[in-house]
Amino acid sequence: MFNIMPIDQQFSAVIQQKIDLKTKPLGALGQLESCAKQLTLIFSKQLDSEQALVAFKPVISNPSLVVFAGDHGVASQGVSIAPSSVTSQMVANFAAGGAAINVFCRQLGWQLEVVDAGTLNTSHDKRVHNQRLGEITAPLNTEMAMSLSQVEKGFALAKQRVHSLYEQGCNTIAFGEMGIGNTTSAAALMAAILSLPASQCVGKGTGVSDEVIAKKIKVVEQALQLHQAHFDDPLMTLAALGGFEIVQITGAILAAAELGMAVIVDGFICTAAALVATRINANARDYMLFAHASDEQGHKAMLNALHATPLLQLDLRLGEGTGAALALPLLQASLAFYNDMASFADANVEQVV
Ligand SMILES: Cc1cc2ncn([C@H]3O[C@H](COP(=O)(O)O)[C@@H](O)[C@H]3O)c2cc1C
Ligand SMILES: O=C(O)c1cccnc1
Repeated sequence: MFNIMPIDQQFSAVIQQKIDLKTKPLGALGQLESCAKQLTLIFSKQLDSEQALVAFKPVISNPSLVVFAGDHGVASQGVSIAPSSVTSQMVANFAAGGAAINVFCRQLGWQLEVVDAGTLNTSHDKRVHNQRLGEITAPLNTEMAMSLSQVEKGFALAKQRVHSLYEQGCNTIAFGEMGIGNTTSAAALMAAILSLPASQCVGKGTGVSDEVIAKKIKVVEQALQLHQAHFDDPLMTLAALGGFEIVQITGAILAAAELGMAVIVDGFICTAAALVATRINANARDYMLFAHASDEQGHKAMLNALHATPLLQLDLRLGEGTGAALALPLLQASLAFYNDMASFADANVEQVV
């Protein structure tokens, strides 16, 4: 379904040498070094000689962040601090430019798009892309959240969105989400895919009480019991436990990886989508950079399962793509040092490697 090339590691040693010859102790730029290396490998895929690579100056162009919104039937089980109506209200807030993600995107230079992936109130705002798969998913603890054909339709729509940004010159893409109840859906996906107990995957989401956490765990346990026959098939797992926005983020990650874009992964919910994406096509992992460690219980275990070291630890637990947005200056700094920092030879500094 997705033709994703693994990143060609043939130039990895050349890139590492260029980093190691910069005027600094070996490895002293820490995670910025691995970040520069991964971005350079992603962006140099058309180059076919070592000389071309040495001269190559990778840059992030037209960074774009797409927020997908979807409503979750499981919210009716009382697993969030907010009612489902807040999802559509936040879509209007995104369109009007007033949410946290709008502020960070404006400040940091991301182009922001808003997608209604399926919410209770259809947005008629021209600034919102209509990619609706329905009004709300079915409660995942009693039914399949959606059908397989809704998952497939979501993938197709997400792919179109990513292709349109790619055609505008975007090489770096991030995703955000809005959907009351979606930490329950993401926790269920995590538990199903990593074969972990619900209690290790469920967290406080919007900030629910300990009683509500206990209820969330029960709901996820019911869902795992009900749908377990599907868990060897990632698409069916998405249909059983996902949300309209999570499905489209999964499809968008795969489409972006297929195009060779860098994919910046946000917090708990987006990482659950990234985890599903790797189960559909393992090569997608090569294109992912992980922005931050969320405060949501369970995020660390998911990051570990993906062998991911996040760039930031800010105790964020908002979603919307906020953590991904905040990582952009670090990604840009990593390429700035890679492209512009003097080597020992350039600066006549005694080599200390
Ligand atoms: C006003 C408001 C704005 C938000 N922006 C993101 N979320 C975040 O909270 C939700 C997930 O948490 P839970 O599973 O506990 O419902 C998602 O919508 C997520 O994006 C918000 C939540 C609220 C209430
Ligand atoms: O980490 C996240 O993405 C997150 C955590 C809590 C609530 N919403 C999103």
